[in-house]
Amino acid sequence: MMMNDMAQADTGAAAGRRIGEVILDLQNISLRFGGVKALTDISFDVREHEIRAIIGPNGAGKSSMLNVINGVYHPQEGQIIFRGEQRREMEPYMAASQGIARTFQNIALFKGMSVLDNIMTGRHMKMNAGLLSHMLYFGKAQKEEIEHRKKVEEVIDFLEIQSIRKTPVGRLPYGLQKRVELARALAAEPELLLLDEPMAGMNVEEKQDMCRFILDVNDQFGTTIVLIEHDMGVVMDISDRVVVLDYGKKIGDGTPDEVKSNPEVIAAYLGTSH
Ligand SMILES: Nc1ncnc2c1ncn2[C@@H]1O[C@H](COP(=O)(O)OP(=O)(O)OP(=O)(O)O)[C@@H](O)[C@H]1O
Repeated sequence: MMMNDMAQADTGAAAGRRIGEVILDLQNISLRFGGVKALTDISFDVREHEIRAIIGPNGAGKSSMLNVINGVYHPQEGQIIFRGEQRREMEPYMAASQGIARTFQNIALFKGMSVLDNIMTGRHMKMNAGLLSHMLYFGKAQKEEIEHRKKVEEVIDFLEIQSIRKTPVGRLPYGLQKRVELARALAAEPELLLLDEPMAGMNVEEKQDMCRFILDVNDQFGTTIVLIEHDMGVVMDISDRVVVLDYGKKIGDGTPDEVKSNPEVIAAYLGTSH
């Protein structure tokens, strides 16, 4: 759903949550860094509109998996099929232009820039007018800039951050910085949103807010979400399906209930103090 459909988001909510076809299919992915096997023969898929979690102990390969999906890492083996197209050698800019956005484990924002300007950077892939036109701010660039600003303001309203739109990001508390990072990813109007530990370091209230926003994004825009999260309560609450990694291997895959009762998962992960 496009951002300008936000006004009709309520009516589209039911459609947004209807889980559809497989849009991302990861087949037999193996990734090595020298002698370190980060991922070994991992296969799983992601269906349109679903919330898919990747869990596992530290070093299990979760972030590497996200980096494979958005083209930062190139696996030595395996295939990635996104919307029916094979894309093994995909680069990050290609992922972005094909509708994949992500947030990072450690916030990656421009701390000295305002919230608004940071979110504007999320529109970068959608800007058509040349840089010179933008610098000189005339004609096509001016029209485009107004359109981008409109989308960004819609995201700001949606994530309820109107009151901090002019504040430099570095001055905000951690939980709000995470929300701004989500806003920047949403500004790109992604079809597939990759969230790397969106709730890490947050207090209970901030976590509840972030959960609500993730569910709202999924519900109202129909955005497919793949997320890494350590908080088991959150994962089991908001995910449709969960894939479990351990030492770079897949040891579980299914609904939260299936995963919770999988003995291998309990032994490797849920039984630890993680
Ligand atoms: N760029 C890299 N160069 C070398 N080794 C790497 C690189 N990225 C990841 N690894 C290694 O791959 C393995 C998986 O790491 P990864 O960060 O994907 O795990 P993770 O499950 O996300 O861990 P965490 O929960 O601690 O973030 C680890 O052994 C890690 O040291």
